[in-house]
Amino acid sequence: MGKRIALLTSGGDCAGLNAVIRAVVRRAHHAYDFDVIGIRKGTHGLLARPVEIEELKPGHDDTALLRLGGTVLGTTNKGDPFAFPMPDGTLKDRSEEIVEGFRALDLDALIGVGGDGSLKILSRLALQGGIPFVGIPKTIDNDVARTERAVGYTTAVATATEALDRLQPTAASHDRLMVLELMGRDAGHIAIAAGVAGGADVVLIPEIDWTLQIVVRRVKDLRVAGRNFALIVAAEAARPSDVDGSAVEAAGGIGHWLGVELGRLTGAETRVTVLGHVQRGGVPNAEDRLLGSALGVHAVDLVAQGRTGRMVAWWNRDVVDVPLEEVVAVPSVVDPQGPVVRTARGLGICLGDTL
Ligand SMILES: Nc1ncnc2c1ncn2[C@@H]1O[C@H](COP(=O)(O)OP(=O)(O)OP(=O)(O)O)[C@@H](O)[C@H]1O
Ligand SMILES: O=P(O)(O)OC[C@H]1O[C@](O)(CO)[C@@H](O)[C@@H]1O
Ligand SMILES: [Mg+2]
Repeated sequence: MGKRIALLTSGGDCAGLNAVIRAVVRRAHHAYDFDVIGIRKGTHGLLARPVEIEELKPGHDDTALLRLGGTVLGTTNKGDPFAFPMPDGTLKDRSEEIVEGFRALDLDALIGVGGDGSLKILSRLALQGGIPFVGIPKTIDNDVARTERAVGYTTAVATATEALDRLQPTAASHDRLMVLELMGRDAGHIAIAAGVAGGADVVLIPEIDWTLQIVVRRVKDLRVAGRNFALIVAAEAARPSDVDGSAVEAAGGIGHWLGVELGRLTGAETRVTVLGHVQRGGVPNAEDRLLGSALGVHAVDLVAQGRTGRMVAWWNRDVVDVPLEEVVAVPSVVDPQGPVVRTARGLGICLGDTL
C-alpha cells in the first residue's frame, strides 16, 4: 500500500517553493503512488483545530507552479512552537500539540521545506514526536549548512543585481552616491554576490569587520580618481566596528544610517534604497526551478527508501543528502577567505576593512 506523506513550507517565502511542491507531488504520485497532504502555513497548520490541510494531486496544468512565486501552501516565520507567544504575553511550549496534530492525520512521513531556523524547529519536533522527517533547504539568505545552495537564493541575487543595474545609470546621471541595503538576517551571501555581479564599489557584510572611516576614504578616493558616482551595497546585518551599533538601529537600519553618514562625511548627494521583500517575491529563475525540482524529487525518494532524518542538498554539481543534525549545528555564513570574497578583493571592491 502507498504511503501518505505530509508536505509543509516554513520560514520566509522565496522564489522556487512552488517548484518544490510540484516536484514532491509529481514524484510521490508517479513513482510511488503516495498520497501527499499539504499542511497550510507551516507548523501553524498542525496547531490549528481542525488541522489546516489539503490533499495535493498532480494536475496536467501544474507547470504553472514552476513560474509562480511565493508558496501555495502559505508559510510562517512567527510562532516558534517551543516558545509560542500567547495573547497574555507569555511564551508556551506548544510542540506536543503539533505532534498530536501530525499523528491524528495517520501519516507516514513529513517533508519540510525551510531555512536554518525552520529546519532546526522541524528536526526538533520530528525527534520529539518520532516523526520520519526529510528537510529541503530554501532561503534567500543561503545560510543553511551542508548545501552549496538553498532554493530562492539565486533569484534573490539576480533581483539584487538588477537593482544595481538600475541604480548605476541614475547615480551617474546625477553625480550621486547610491546606498543599496540587501537582505540576509545574519549572513551577507546576497550582498557579496550581487555586489560583485552588479559592479558595486563597496560591499559591507557582517562576516567582515569594517569601519565607516575606510568607506568614507574609498568614496573620496573614487572622486579624486574622476568618478562622479559610487555604488555602496550593505547587507542588512552589517554593522560598523568604529561606531556604536545603536546609532544604526536608531536610524532605521544600516542603509539609512550609511546614507546620512556618507552624505555628511563625503559631501556627496546620497540616496538610499532598501530592497527588502522584493528579493523574496517574483518569478523564480531557471536555476531555482531546477534546484527546487531536483531537491523535491530526491526528498520523496528518501522517504520511499525509509532514509529519514536527512536533508537533501546540492553539493559538487550533484544532489546528495546529509544528516539533519549536521545541518542545524551551525549556519553557513560567507567565508572571508572564500572564492566570492577573493573575487571581490581581486576586482578592487572595498569591503570596508582595507582600502
Ligand atoms: N513556526 C515557526 N516556523 C519556523 N520558524 C519560526 C517559527 N516561529 C518562529 N520562527 C523563527 O523564525 C525564524 C525563521 O525565520 P527565518 O526567516 O530564518 O526562516 P527560515 O525558516 O530560516 O527561512 P528563511 O531564512 O528563508 O526565512 C527563525 O529564527 C525561527 O526560530
Ligand atoms: O518577512 P520578515 O518577517 O520581515 O523577515 C525578513 C527576514 O527574512 C528573510 O527575508 C529570510 O530569512 C531575511 O533576509 C530577512 O531578515
Ligand atoms: Mg533563516
